Amino acid sequence: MPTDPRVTAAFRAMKVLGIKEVKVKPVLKKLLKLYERNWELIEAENYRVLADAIFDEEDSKVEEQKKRCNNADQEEENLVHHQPERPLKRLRLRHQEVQVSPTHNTSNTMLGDVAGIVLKRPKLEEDELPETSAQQQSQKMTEMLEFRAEPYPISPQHATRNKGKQLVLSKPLAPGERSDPVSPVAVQGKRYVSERVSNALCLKEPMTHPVAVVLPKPKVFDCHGLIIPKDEPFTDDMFDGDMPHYGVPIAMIHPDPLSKGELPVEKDEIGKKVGEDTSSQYIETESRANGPVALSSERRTNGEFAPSLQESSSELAVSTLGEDGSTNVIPTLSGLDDHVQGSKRTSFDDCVVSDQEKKSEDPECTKMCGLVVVPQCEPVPDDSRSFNDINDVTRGEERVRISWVNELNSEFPDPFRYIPHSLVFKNANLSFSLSKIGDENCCATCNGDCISGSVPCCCTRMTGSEFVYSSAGILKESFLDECISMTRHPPCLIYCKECPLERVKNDDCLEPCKGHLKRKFIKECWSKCGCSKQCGNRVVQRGITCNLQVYFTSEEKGWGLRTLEDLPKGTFVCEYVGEILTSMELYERTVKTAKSRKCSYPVILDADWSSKGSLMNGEALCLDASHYGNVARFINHRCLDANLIEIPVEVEIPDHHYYHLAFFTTRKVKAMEELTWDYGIDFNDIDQPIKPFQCQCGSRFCRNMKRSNRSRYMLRSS
Ligand SMILES: C[S@@+](CC[C@H](N)C(=O)[O-])C[C@H]1O[C@@H](n2cnc3c(N)ncnc32)[C@H](O)[C@@H]1O
Repeated sequence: MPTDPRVTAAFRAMKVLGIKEVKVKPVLKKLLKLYERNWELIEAENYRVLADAIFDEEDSKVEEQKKRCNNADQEEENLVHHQPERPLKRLRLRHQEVQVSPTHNTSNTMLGDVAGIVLKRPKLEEDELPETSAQQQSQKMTEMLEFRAEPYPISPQHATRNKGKQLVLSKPLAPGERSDPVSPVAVQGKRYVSERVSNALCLKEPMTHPVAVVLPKPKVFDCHGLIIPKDEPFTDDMFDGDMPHYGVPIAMIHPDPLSKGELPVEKDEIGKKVGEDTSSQYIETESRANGPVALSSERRTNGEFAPSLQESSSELAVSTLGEDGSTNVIPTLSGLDDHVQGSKRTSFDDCVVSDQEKKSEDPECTKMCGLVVVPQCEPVPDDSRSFNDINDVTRGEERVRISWVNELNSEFPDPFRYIPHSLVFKNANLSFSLSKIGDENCCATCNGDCISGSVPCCCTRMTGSEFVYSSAGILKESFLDECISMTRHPPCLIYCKECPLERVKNDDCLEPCKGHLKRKFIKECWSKCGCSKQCGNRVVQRGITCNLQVYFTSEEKGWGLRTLEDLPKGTFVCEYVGEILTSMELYERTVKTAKSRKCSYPVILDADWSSKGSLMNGEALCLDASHYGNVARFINHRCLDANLIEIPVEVEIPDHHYYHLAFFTTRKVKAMEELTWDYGIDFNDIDQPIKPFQCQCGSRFCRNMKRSNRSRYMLRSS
């Protein structure tokens, strides 16, 4: 046993991750040498560097093994060349090769350079498997599961072997009925290497962000430190063809002792209880009898995490907990990296909600809050959510379960990480301070439910002193119609003098702005408001309550989203959630991955670029749901007469450089109808962030009609 307590602590931290001392020791030695015994760098973020280095070492071993297999394979091939009657052995070797390379890491050349660790990613041998075979399907599924970063072996009872058949669920569900298709899962009961903490880090640039505020160090419970997305999680070289090589998500939380179902925490206790669910889920039981909330409570019989009616008086908010048991506020993003050791990032709500904090209003401690969200509460082995929830794309992250089906072929959805709240990628600066939210931006003196009050509160200032939601939580028709008409007849466009989207291209000649849709904002009550969380002016922040399903469309659009229940006009469906990037980051990312990806998932938050302050130092913000996103990433485009409209919603940031993009139904939508929105793309513009596609929306207003016979990629000149 080592005597140095720091070594012991490192061993202990790795042990929690399931890594044995014998594996830790050599890597730790290397790192100590590399960092000239600067322990702080190694200890940062709960030994993230160390964990990654170990995992990389493991990967390199896999790689070496694979190389050996390749060599053997090559030899076999030579043999086969001369002895064509023996192809079977070759096939067997191929098969082995697939078996030994379940990890698809993101590469980290720097780490490889400095730590002497080979970091080449085992290449997915997808092409070499027989097309559409059950094996291929199971391999795909395996990758999907790996990407889900399950830290535990999958028990055979949790795994259903896919026989190549697809699940089918086509009948509309009655409200409250649970959509529960049997998903084909093919797993081998092996331990997935994806328990790795984060694989996108750069040893040469450790933690250089300035610390904005000093916060109490979050207490480390028996879960691991939260890993901050420090470096670009997905880079160009991570993609071979269409299939990204997902290793593990940049951010990941390890098993939490409690499941969501065990969260009945009284309001007063928020922030005081240890071990409560710190996932980003904003879980709230509602007491309003007939509001949207009550409706959603009913619907929650869909999901296994629906609180019972008895809980209806309690609010369940999630918080990070400080050493003293008080609620921590997540610092600015830049500061977060330095502060987050051992803590879990949580949702916006978690950042700032505690009454305690409201009272303190200490500028030091009225913390700069960053929109940093880590959604995952990884299941513990006996957690029933483990893998049998594969038919819930949200993986328990939403209040409702959302199944996926493919009635047409044997394709699976591409792997992605489900997050219920957006997550800052890297440079997007979303720091803001509660103390800077003035009275005009919140209704501090309200209490209870604002919309049932006799006088509209000041949160209605942007909407003509009227609440936009009805008492049933539905968008009022007058407001909705106005929003629709602003996008359709003809669209109200605003032009920037110097468009940030053009500036990022860094061309010699700055192209004129192509115009941005002017939109009406909704302002919801929030944390600094005096009203309760059951206030009717809080709809979007409560999350999805509709009964939805991801399905494979028949019109060559890939996957789509449909509703399994009738939705009245003005219903909130979901928010567009993804990684928050700057326009520059998005540009770089889309340029890099333009050719390799079939679908693209970016959205530009340009609703208010005309107003002062909506750009941060000229930088615009965007969302990208390619790798991290919620169910909105499946919503397909429809020209003009889509049944959803996206409306910007101000929740926490008054100056609109960041806002939530919420989808509401534009008309009554029947069960089983596909949900669509107008991406607002110009099919003649080859230079926009979303990759051009041949529109199959079927609308009689389709803007891509003329091109319908041209191939999908003809629009892009390159
Ligand atoms: C945000 S994703 C929507 C989900 C996507 N269909 C999937 O399978 O993941 C956008 C991509 O879907 C496809 N898509 C969306 N709407 C479409 C349409 N009307 N016609 C054809 N393809 C469409 C395009 O490939 C586009 O890049």
